[in-house]
This record gives sequence, structure tokens and C-alpha cells, in this order.
Amino acid sequence: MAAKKVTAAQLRKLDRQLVDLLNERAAAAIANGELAEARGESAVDQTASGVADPAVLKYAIENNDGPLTANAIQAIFRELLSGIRSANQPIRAAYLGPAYTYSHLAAIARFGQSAELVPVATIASVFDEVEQGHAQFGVVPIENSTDGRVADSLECLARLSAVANGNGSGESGATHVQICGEVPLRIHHCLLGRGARSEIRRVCSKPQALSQCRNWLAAHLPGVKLEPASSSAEAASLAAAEPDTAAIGTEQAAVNNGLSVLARNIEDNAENVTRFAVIGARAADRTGRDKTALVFEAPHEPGSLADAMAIFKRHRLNLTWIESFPIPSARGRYLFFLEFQGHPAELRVKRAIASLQKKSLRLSLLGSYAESEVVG
Ligand SMILES: O=C(O)C(=O)C[C@]1(C(=O)O)C=C[C@@H](O)C=C1
Repeated sequence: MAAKKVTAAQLRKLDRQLVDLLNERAAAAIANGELAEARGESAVDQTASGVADPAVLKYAIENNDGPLTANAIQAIFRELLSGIRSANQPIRAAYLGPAYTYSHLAAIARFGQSAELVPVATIASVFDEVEQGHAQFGVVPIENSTDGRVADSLECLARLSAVANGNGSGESGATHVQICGEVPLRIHHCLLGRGARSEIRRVCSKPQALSQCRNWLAAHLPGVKLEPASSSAEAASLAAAEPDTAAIGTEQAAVNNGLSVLARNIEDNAENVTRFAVIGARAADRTGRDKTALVFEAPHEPGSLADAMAIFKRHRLNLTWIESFPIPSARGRYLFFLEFQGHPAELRVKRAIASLQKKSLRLSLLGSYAESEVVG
């Protein structure tokens, strides 16, 4: 029997029903005072930038009495919203490729599969794509719970901030690229290869992935050569070419490259999470549960960092990230990346930033965005 075709009109009706359902849930939640910050906005407005409002999603998950898991609801919402939004306003987002890197999975978690997700060869190219307006968004890893910061991304953020500051001239630069979201993604690494585990002579991956599995590798593949690759999916394509080479990467990269999964969950820390920043040329809307990131340089003198930190204590602002980063051209001088809960629309945040600015040699706001739950 021939399969019955679904017409475009039927699909539109289904979309409408789902959007109505979302709106109903949001409206009920708003009426109950459960979405105080979202008051007056429809769920569709809230998702205009292609991202499900975390409060609406949370409400739908918490009020679900059906058989679906929270992860399944999240995935359904994400793909529906991605599809509905793409029909109106296509989204193009760049990520470190090739296909099925962890960055790709983070981009899918954020924008869904209906968005145009563009693989590029380096993290710097992700920034270039957004700065040159070829992509509205970019997704870049900034820190991992086991391995710490991702220096390539911080270097690009520092460069953005230098441009925004007019390279120290005090004039505002041409770029408005900023952080407009975060995706904390659970990272489960797989060992991928063509042959048996006993044939492996070298293991390739992005250095961050190799480092997140170093104890497992030492215990299970002692003496094999560890080689850096530009990404985990690039490593998977190297492993596809050489039977004595394995890669550390995603399960999806194994399928894409015709490899077997030789071992699963080989990360040293079961709670392995990488936090990705979503960068874009437009500021994110305030949600009421936001964080703000900035980068500043404290004067090279005793107590300057302690004075800077005291500002956050005084204004009761909770820090969620602090990272020191050496300034390559100036030995002994450091940039400090900071993130805290709050939004510059709040008076205490405005005051704290103004005080910090006075104490800094330079300061750039990197963006304010919704605080997100871990996905995956
Ligand atoms: O190589 C990849 O698959 C990436 O997306 C990059 C990257 C990283 O550099 O942190 C992203 C997340 C994982 O922690 C490991 C690798």
C-alpha cells in the first residue's frame, strides 16, 4: 500500500497546534505567576531568536504527566521550534567541524537540525564567520569541567574585546559580536577505530578530548602515541584512513566515518561537561535568569585583583566563572574573564560594572545571556 503523503497545509496546521499548545502552557504558567519574567510575552516571541525559553520548557517538563522523559520533551521542543522558526527566518550558525564534533552537537542542542549549521576548520574561523556577517551565530567551547579553559576561544574573545575597546584608543570599534547564550553539554567520549583494540598504535583527537581521557588511556592503552587533531571529527576521519589509528570522538562521528565504537564513556570524570558560548551580532533578550560576562585588565600592582573582587561582594553578585589569561605581548600582565549572575539592566550590576571600570586598565562587556541547564 502506498504511504499517504502529508500535505503542506496539514503540516502548517500541526505547527499551529503545537505553537498554540506552547502558548497555552506559557499563558497558564504566566497566569500562575510561575513565569514572572516572561509576563506579557508569548512563547513564540520568547523563541524568536530560535531558542526555547528555558522557563517555558521547564514548565512543560515539570507539568508533563505522559510517558516521555525530560530529554525527549526537550528534543521535541527544540526540533519543533527549530522547524517553525526556520520557515520564517532561517538561522545560519558556524561551528568547529567537520560534522559530528561536540561543537556540532552543541549547535544542534541550541538551534535544532532545521537551522543551517556550517562546519569550519578552526575556532578562529567560527569567530570570523560571525564577525563578517556570514553566519548570525557561532558556537565555541570555552571551558570543560575536567580540563579547564579552551584557550583558542578565550584568545578570540580577548581579541573581540580589544576591537570593541578600539585597541586601547578608547574609541568604540566596529564589531558588536558578543556572547548571547551558553550551552553546557554533557560530554561522553568514545574510542573509535576500524580494527581491534589490540591493533591500535596511535590515538588522535583534539588535545582537550585526549586530556579528558588521559587516565583511561594510560590504563587501557599504555604506550600508544597520542596525537593532536584539529577536532574530534577530524580525528575520526584520520582513523578511517589508518587501521592502526583510533580516534576519541562522538558516536555520531563513528557512524559518519564507518568506524566501530571500541569503547564508550571513556572520559575520566563521569560528570564531564563542556560549556559552549553562543556568539552573535545581536544582544540576547533579558530573561530574568541571566548571567553577564566581561573581561578586564587589573593594574599590575598589589591588591588590584582583590579590590576588583570586593566590588562583587559589595554588590552581592555571585561569580560563576573566573579565568586568568596571560596577555601574549606583555609578560606578567593578565586579562581576567569573569561571569556573574545578573543583567546590566539591574542597578546593582550597572554600579558594579562602573566601579570595576574605574579600577581597570580596560574592561569590555562580553555579553549577557540566559543561564542554561546542562543538556545531553
Ligand atoms: O573536537 C571537538 O569535537 C570539539 O567540538 C572541540 C572540543 C574542545 O575543544 O573543547 C569540544 C568539546 C570537548 O570537550 C572536546 C573538544
